[in-house]
Amino acid sequence: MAVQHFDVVVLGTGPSGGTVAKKSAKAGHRVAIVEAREFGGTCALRGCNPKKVFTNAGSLVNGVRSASGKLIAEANVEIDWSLLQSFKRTFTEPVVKESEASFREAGIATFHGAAKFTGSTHLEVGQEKLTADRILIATGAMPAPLEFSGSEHAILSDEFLDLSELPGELLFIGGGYVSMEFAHVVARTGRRVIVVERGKSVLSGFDPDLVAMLVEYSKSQGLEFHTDCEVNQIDKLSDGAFRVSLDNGDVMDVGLVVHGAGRVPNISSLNLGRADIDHDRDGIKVDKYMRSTSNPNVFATGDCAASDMPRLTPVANEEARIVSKNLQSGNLQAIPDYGPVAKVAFTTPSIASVGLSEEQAEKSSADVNVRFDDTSTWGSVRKLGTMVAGYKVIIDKESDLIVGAHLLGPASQETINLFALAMKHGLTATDMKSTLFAFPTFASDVRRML
Ligand SMILES: Cc1cc2nc3c(=O)[nH]c(=O)nc-3n(C[C@H](O)[C@H](O)[C@H](O)COP(=O)(O)OP(=O)(O)OC[C@H]3O[C@@H](n4cnc5c(N)ncnc54)[C@H](O)[C@@H]3O)c2cc1C
Ligand SMILES: NC(=O)c1ccc[n+]([C@@H]2O[C@H](COP(=O)([O-])OP(=O)(O)OC[C@H]3O[C@@H](n4cnc5c(N)ncnc54)[C@H](O)[C@@H]3O)[C@@H](O)[C@H]2O)c1
Repeated sequence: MAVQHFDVVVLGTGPSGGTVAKKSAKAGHRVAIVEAREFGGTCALRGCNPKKVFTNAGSLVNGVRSASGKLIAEANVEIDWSLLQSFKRTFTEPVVKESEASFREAGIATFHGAAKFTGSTHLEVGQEKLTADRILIATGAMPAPLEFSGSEHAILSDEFLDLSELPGELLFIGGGYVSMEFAHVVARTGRRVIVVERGKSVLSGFDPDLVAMLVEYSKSQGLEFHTDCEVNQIDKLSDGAFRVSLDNGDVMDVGLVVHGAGRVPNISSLNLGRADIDHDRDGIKVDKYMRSTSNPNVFATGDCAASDMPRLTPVANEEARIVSKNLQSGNLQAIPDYGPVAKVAFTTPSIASVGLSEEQAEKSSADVNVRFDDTSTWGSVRKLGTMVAGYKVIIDKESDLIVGAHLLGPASQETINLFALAMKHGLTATDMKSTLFAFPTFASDVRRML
């Protein structure tokens, strides 16, 4: 088959690959995009968006239960899992149908299959052979391989999001974002939910004091935690259930085991050695322009790039914006302007964070003021019924700048963005405190936190 040449070939149709392909085509480049699975990427099809439909259901049910007998008459609401699945598909199915068509309409050639390098600017996709002046690797991340016996019995987050029904007991391996978000929804269906985390606590990227409050609340909602231990074996039983053995000797029989033990860059099958592309376990090594440190014709963005940033959609978007600029201008000028990246785990309620942790702030030379409180008795929270809530804000005493903000509770997934805005643009704590936020809102609570 003849070799097809392009100005730019993009591997992966997630938030970063899709953006670069479309911006490059708009700039007049001859572009191809390759996708190993359905067109659309992780965030839209198997991540953020479908996940949020599920966590919204958990949050709604929890809201009604918390308000029952206070704001509304005693109410009995429940999650209908198959209804939820159907509703979720109204978000994912149009993406599968429309994504490839939108690339073609933009004049982009589309290829199906897992791309592999055969030379520094040469690729193979099945039987097709492609070459390009520039190649963007935007192949995302995949669940980290699990090394213990029977690990193949654990389902992945993709499969969890497609389950048509739930068994009576579920065990999640790992206590990070994936497990905690899913576990919180499942707990609101009344199932037994077990989280096994090898670290001292779950959600290690968030403030430990707020995590401790969330864990206590989670227990009251039916979650069971086993920390400081790992799963070391899964056996399938004759009745279809799974026997899970932990390294501390505990054994549990459950209907389903879910892998939430981390994700790694999805680069192992790209044949990177053939193209002299340096990489390690953190991903493809890139310089500040998001270009490979060893192959000047190759760029990488998003979850597969070793940019030392959290693997989140806004980060992938920012890196795509930069690579698009660098490809269009023909010389390398643009570098990412990440600013403080806000992170949210969509548990119920959510927990959020931006900037330095208390530990990082204390290790830095700055003299800081740490303000921490339980806000479950504040009017905004109490007006919802009952809910766990709290905050920790870290302020540099000399400059009055906010260097870290950590929130737990209703609307924390929204309120954290006010802190991200203030921190990125150098607003001081006094600036924020003097802003007349509408009342009564969760944003107006920020003034009391400072
Ligand atoms: C369950 C879950 C929930 C998440 N929730 C959130 C959230 O709430 N907020 C948030 O910010 N982030 C969230 N994330 C993370 C977010 O989805 C990623 O950070 C984001 O999708 C990364 O974008 P990307 O462009 O780097 O890659 P991806 O979106 O992963 O896209 C990469 C694409 O490349 C394709 N591909 C892989 N190998 C090849 C190959 N060899 N050839 C061709 N194509 C290939 C893949 O099939 C995939 O479609 C979540 C992730 C998961 C798994
Ligand atoms: N709301 C969001 O923004 C969101 C949601 C889901 C996923 N994500 C992205 O996807 C990535 C992957 O999510 P994740 O939850 O799989 O990973 P994670 O890195 O957030 O958490 C994995 C957890 O599993 C634990 N672990 C690892 N191996 C273990 C083992 N063998 N036994 C017990 N515990 C083990 C780790 O200590 C860690 O706490 C996230 O880091 C994030 O980038 C983001």
